[in-house]
Amino acid sequence: MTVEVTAGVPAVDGVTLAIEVRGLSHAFERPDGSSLEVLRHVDVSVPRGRFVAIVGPSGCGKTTLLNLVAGIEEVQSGSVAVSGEVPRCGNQRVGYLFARDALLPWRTVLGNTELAMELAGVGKVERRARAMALLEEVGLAEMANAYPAQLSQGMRQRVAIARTLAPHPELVLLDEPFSALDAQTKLLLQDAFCRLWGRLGATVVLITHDLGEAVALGDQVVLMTSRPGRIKRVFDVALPRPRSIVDLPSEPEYHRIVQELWAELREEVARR
Ligand SMILES: Nc1ncnc2c1ncn2[C@@H]1O[C@H](COP(=O)(O)OP(=O)(O)OP(=O)(O)O)[C@@H](O)[C@H]1O
Repeated sequence: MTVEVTAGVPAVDGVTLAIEVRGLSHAFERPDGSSLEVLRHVDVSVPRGRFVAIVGPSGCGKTTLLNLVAGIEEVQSGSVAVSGEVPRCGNQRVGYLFARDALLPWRTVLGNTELAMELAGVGKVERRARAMALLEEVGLAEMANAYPAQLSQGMRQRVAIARTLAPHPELVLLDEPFSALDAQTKLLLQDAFCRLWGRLGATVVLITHDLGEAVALGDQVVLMTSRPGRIKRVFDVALPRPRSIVDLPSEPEYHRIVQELWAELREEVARR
């Protein structure tokens, strides 16, 4: 493996990296003053444009890892680089989406979708056009003037997806964005997200507890150990794209990877 750096952006064997995590360890202080070791010597490289899913037992440090990449949490030990730079909270090139949307209740669907672009300084005409195009994609153009309180949970999450993707981020960090949805809405949104991602070409890191979702969406699935979280294994998902999220479960290769993942994850859950 050759690691080079060109104009500040690292590359491994000629592949440009969006994220490079090296020897990352992290601990939190417990209320009694003792230390809780959450991450231990984590190494992960995510090439630009790749869709990487992260799975692991509850409490193994997945969200902490994402927060360190987003610059929300400060690095204690090891290093994190996003496009070759130290992560910075509020970086407009990075979009972050959580399980529960955080829509502003006093703004309409359109106003919420435009928010991140407004902060990024995108002009009014362009931001309206981009927001409406995305609302169309997620099937909410007719609700553009509604307020969040008038929407279902699935609709709110669709607005949150549109808002996250509207500024065309280079990197999208997703923390269980589909977990609070009913089964059908989940499938529709996964499908819509996949289509949009295919068009935007962003790098995506998705945290999920749903192994099927990880395999259906990801190019790679990173499996973490129980706490303190380390990288146990990286699975390559060689399923062709574009993928139909609904039809994938009938593919033998999909089943093989999900079963292998579960066999290894089960050991970690039992250890916990
Ligand atoms: N700010 C904090 N202060 C103290 N402890 C924290 C803090 N954030 C997280 N933790 C603890 O660190 C551990 C890892 O949390 P984290 O949310 O990263 O795990 P996770 O793998 O995302 O969990 P889950 O799958 O259940 O969402 C947990 O035990 C959690 O209670």
